[in-house]
Amino acid sequence: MTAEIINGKEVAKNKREELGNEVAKLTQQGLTPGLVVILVGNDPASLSYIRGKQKAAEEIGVHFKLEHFEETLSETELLDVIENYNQDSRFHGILVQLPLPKHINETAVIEKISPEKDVDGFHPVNVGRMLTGQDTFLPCTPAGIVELLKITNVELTGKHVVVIGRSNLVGKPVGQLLLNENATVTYCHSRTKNLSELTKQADILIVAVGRANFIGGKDIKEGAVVIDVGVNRLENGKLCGDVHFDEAKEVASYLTPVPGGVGPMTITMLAHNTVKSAKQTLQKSHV
Ligand SMILES: Nc1nc2c(c(=O)[nH]1)N[C@@H](CN(C=O)c1ccc(C(=O)N[C@@H](CCC(=O)O)C(=O)O)cc1)CN2
Repeated sequence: MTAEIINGKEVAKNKREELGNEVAKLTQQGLTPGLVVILVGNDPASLSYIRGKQKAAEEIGVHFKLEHFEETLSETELLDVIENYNQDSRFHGILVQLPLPKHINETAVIEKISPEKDVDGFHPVNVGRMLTGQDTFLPCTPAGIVELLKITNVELTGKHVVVIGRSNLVGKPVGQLLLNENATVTYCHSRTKNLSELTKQADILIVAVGRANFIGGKDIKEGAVVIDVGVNRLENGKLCGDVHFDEAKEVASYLTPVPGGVGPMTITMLAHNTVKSAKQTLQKSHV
């Protein structure tokens, strides 16, 4: 079998066009969605992801602001900055780029963002709403994965999804979102025994471990759908995923590439959440 490659770039482009139309309508009604991204330090990967976020936001007409601070910013100062944006009605979305420097407590920062502006979907209130299947801001990478699966017409009900990775950013929420779609979900992680036996049972395999070529063709069931969330930079400067692309291509039915698979959807779902937040603001102003 030769896998069909899921073109995340193309799906993201189409979704951004739709979002652009929604933003134009909102702007006509006097409300331009606003997004502020807060970065502490100069991590090159974070800077590159933020450039992508800015490009996508501006492309669809969202007002974008970057608040860039030195690595030495204190946690108290960061919490004060967030509080100011919680009160600032020009901004409907607040995102603090992760990872943060070690002296800043990530949980305290996430909990400081108003749940109504938490376009990352990381605040415990929004995580709770997601767990209970309520309408809320969904975390961007997991939501992007579900969107890719749906657009590809992959059946989710009753399918066995195996998620490798249990981070709060990707592993845990993507499993939960697919459980909400009636899939049967198995979580695997660094302590899982006989990993390959489990991955070979997956109808849909989601790999988010951050290790280049961690999953090979022998770990994949014939015809499985494989979603590669890894973004690993090799010594030669090239990017590669957690899945050995050439091997997986021979076994899977569908496969996401790196780059050009899940990554562009992460950025697009952020724009989606920002527009959603702006729409909610408009609705509240009409009540
Ligand atoms: N506050 C947040 N921090 C982080 C998140 C997040 O969702 N919210 N996710 C990741 C990084 N990330 C977005 O911030 C992100 C990662 C990868 C991509 C992407 O487009 N990848 C491209 C390749 C990019 C490259 O050339 O380097 C691809 O896969 O095609 C976008 C966003 C951690 N932090």
